[in-house]
Amino acid sequence: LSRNFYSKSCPNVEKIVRNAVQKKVKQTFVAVPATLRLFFHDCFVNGCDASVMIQSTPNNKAEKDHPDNISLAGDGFDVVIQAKKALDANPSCRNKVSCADILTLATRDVVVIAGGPTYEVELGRFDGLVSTAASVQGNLPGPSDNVDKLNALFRKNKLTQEDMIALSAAHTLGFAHCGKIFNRIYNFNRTISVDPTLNKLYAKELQLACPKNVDPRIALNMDPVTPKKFDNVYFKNLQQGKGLFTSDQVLFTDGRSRPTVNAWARDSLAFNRAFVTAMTKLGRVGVKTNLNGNIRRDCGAFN
Ligand code: HEM
Ligand SMILES: [Ca+2]
Ligand SMILES: [Ca+2]
Repeated sequence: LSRNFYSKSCPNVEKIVRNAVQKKVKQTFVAVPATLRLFFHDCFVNGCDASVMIQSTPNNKAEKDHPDNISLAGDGFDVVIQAKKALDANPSCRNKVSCADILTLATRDVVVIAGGPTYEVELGRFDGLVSTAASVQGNLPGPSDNVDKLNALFRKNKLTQEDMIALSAAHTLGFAHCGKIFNRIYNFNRTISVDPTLNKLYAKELQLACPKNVDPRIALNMDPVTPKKFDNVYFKNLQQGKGLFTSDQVLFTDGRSRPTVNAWARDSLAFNRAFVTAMTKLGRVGVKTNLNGNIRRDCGAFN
């Protein structure tokens, strides 16, 4: 990977992608969290190779149709499709930039649009040649995971506990569905109904927003305070028992990760630095070359 991978073939790649991303976000802010999550789900399954973008065919059930990916919002995919379209309109860039790199650039751009830190993006990923729903199983974290489980999954991708905590702060933006938290607010275990690590008032608000028989597809802000701003309020929320998922709240409950949560709740610059480091490392996971990848003409289908 290098920062100037396309300096000869498509020197304006960064500007073209950024313009397309800005245009899409103006139409719908949902594109911001959707793109960020799409990048994570891509990198953790078969590396950052746009395997998550492949559409299923009659012969192949692709990654995006695994249950863990079903809730990926369409606007994230559309960000990449629109940026690719803009690149293809430029004769020198046409079919030169990988979908994996477009997604990586677009992710940086949406973080910046939401008020997060900017950073240089390494480029030169090739697009993967395989995408199966089966390969998703067990590779993405679940909302009920504890710190041991989260650390194990991130370690598999050469990411540290600090990286895991910094990346979890992506939940400073975006939505989740009521179905994902019913257990925390109604049937925590045999003897108590509400997760005791949940802030009492926040638990009440969640019960109001997600009544028992509500459609599990109803959406909630993951950061109840600044849902549209990329900031360290995520960590301040955890200190107050306002982490939406168990996997968020355990970062404060568990003594191994709590010092980091407290440090980043206090110091947003330190958090921003850690986030940039972690995103850069995430972008290096399982990168393909011209030997095991190619440049897709259509991000949703193999050439
Ligand atoms: C640490 C373990 C993680 C777990 C257990 C987890 C789980 C989830 C779940 C269950 C949702 C809600 C899905 C829904 O109900 O529709 C969600 C949303 C989201 N996740 Fe994560 N996630 C994790 C880490 C990450 C990371 C590392 C990133 C990105 C760097 C990320 C970015 C997002 C974003 C932005 C959303 C909101 C999506 C939207 O509004 O469309 N998550 N996550
Ligand atoms: Ca992938
Ligand atoms: Ca926020």
